[in-house]
Amino acid sequence: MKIAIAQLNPTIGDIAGNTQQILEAAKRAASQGVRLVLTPELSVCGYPPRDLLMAPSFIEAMAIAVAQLAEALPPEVAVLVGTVEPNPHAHQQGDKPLFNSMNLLKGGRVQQVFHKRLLPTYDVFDEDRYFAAGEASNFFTLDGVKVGVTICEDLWNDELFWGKRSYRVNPIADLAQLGVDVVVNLSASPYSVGKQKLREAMLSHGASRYHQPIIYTNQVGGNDDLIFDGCSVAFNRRGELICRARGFEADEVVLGYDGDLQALPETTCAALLEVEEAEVWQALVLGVRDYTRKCGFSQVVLGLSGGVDSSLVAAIAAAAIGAENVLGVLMPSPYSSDHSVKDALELAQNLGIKTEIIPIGDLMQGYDLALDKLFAGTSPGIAQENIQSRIRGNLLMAVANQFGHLLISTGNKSEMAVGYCTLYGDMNGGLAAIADVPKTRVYNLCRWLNQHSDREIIPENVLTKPPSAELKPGQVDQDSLPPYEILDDILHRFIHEHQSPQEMVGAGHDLHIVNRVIQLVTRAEFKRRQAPPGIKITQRAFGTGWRMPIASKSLPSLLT
Ligand SMILES: Nc1ncnc2c1ncn2[C@@H]1O[C@H](COP(=O)(O)OP(=O)(O)OC[C@H]2O[C@@H]([n+]3cccc(C(=O)O)c3)[C@H](O)[C@@H]2O)[C@@H](O)[C@H]1O
Ligand SMILES: Nc1ncnc2c1ncn2[C@@H]1O[C@H](COP(=O)(O)OP(=O)(O)OP(=O)(O)O)[C@@H](O)[C@H]1O
Ligand SMILES: NC(=O)CC[C@H](N)C(=O)O
Repeated sequence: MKIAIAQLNPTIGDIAGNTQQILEAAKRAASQGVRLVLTPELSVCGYPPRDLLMAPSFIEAMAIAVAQLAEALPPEVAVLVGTVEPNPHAHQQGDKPLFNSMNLLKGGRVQQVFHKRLLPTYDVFDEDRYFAAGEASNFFTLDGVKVGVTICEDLWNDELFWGKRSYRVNPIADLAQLGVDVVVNLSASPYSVGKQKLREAMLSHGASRYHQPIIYTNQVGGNDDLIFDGCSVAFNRRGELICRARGFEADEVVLGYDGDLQALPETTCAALLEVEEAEVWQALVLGVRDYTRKCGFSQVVLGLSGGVDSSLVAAIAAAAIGAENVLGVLMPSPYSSDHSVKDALELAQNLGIKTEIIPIGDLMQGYDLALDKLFAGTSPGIAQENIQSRIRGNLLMAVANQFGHLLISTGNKSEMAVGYCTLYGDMNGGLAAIADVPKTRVYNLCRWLNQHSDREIIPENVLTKPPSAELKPGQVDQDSLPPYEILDDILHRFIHEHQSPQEMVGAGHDLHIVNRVIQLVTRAEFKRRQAPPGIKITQRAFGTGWRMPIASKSLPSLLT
């Protein structure tokens, strides 16, 4: 039996567009003699649909679309599509009204419905908010082959793999007991650095432990802050890799089942990206491209300072939507260095993006004049410095507004963490492209990009000069912050590993610096809450999975 993985890139809520994608993939598969087509979790509405699921009309539209799709499909193929089903037992307040489901479409109708059993409710996932957990083991028989059906998290629960005590539910163990021939896993698993290696180790373990071949079909594409990397894979019952779909783009792979999974002459196996920088680059490019496209923009604008952050973001944007669609605005102030404009122009030329120069000295004087009386007798400081940033942010939004562009902001994770950025200034924008990329990784990405391009993209001077906000003469970041190697290590330990100050001191950090960083991170929560969505590339990003109070009193206990 031939089986096809349809690794699709849905747009959230675009039920008509998404079902059309499924139909086209099924037709292509049918023309190759495929009998079963697999699509990702919630492929009809895209993942995650969030509170769109609360509108009954949305649920109804999905049901109608699924019925129409079933009728339109080539009669010779069976297709598993991801949709939702009403929960008939939801009668009172608190009962979850829906199941996260896979529907088996065949012969013009919905043949069987399968419910997801394990609902992730951690980090960026919030499935308990909408869904009831399915209780039955899911399987169907096609051409005499008994196919077990699992939906994403259903396979992320094997106690041996995770080295934990036995879990209450482990769907693959149940399916193995029922004697299925092959297990399919329909997923919407978001990207983070190195996650594919973990997935493959887990799936290979599951296949060999339960002697079950597994076909894992992942969603691909950027949806707001989340990047789905695709990389769908299949393992035979010995846990050996049979195929891998491409990463970060839509793909289709056909494979065979004949007692076990096997590669056919037409089966493709994409290579895994070995270098983390290559992976992160592709994730960021896909994230910018899909956010821009799916929000209906074709062009973007950003402020170009000649610094490393805006240079990297410009390069990502050019790769994502074409250099001709990227506008860099240079806004020198009297405090800007000569190399600010020179480096920015060189970068723009290397990339082939458009530029405009708007000097802001006169506007700064205008602000000073307007505030002169009110501020009389006070000493000039950060408020005056930030006015430059706010003038730039304002001008950039005016440009975006006038030309229908999307403004991309350039703050990195290190500055977002400690609040080294100006609200309504450089934080302005619709998408924060590198908000989950620590500063040290910003440099690594730039160096990787230069090494892997046929010419220099990021000018060498951008990489070697000391980072500076240039908000007052001679200012450098390291006047206010610890060196980025130290800052990023402390941030990683605090944000990702939840380490205490004592643990960080035990790892060699200075208690004074640790406490200061923790204090800055805690205090900057109000800024992050007002920041544009950032593209998640790490296990713990300041986005939908980061839920911190703003007006809180957690600080003293953290500092003792
Ligand atoms: N909990 C809270 N809830 C709501 N609002 C709160 C708040 N705490 C302070 N605030 C408000 O926020 C203000 C402070 O935030 P904000 O005005 O952003 O400014 P602030 O954090 O004081 O200064 C920005 C910092 O970012 C640095 N920086 C680094 C790199 C680039 C750039 C750049 O702009 O290009 C800037 C700059 O040198 C400075 O150290 C307070 O004055 C207060 O009005
Ligand atoms: N002279 C300028 N012209 C245009 N945009 C600017 C200028 N200075 C700052 N910006 C914008 O504000 C953002 C924050 O700038 P700033 O230089 O203050 O901090 P940074 O974190 O060092 O960023 P970068 O590495 O891009 O310089 C920049 O990335 C850029 O988008
Ligand atoms: N959609 C899901 O169930 C995803 C959960 C899963 N553990 C993951 O990352 O990838």
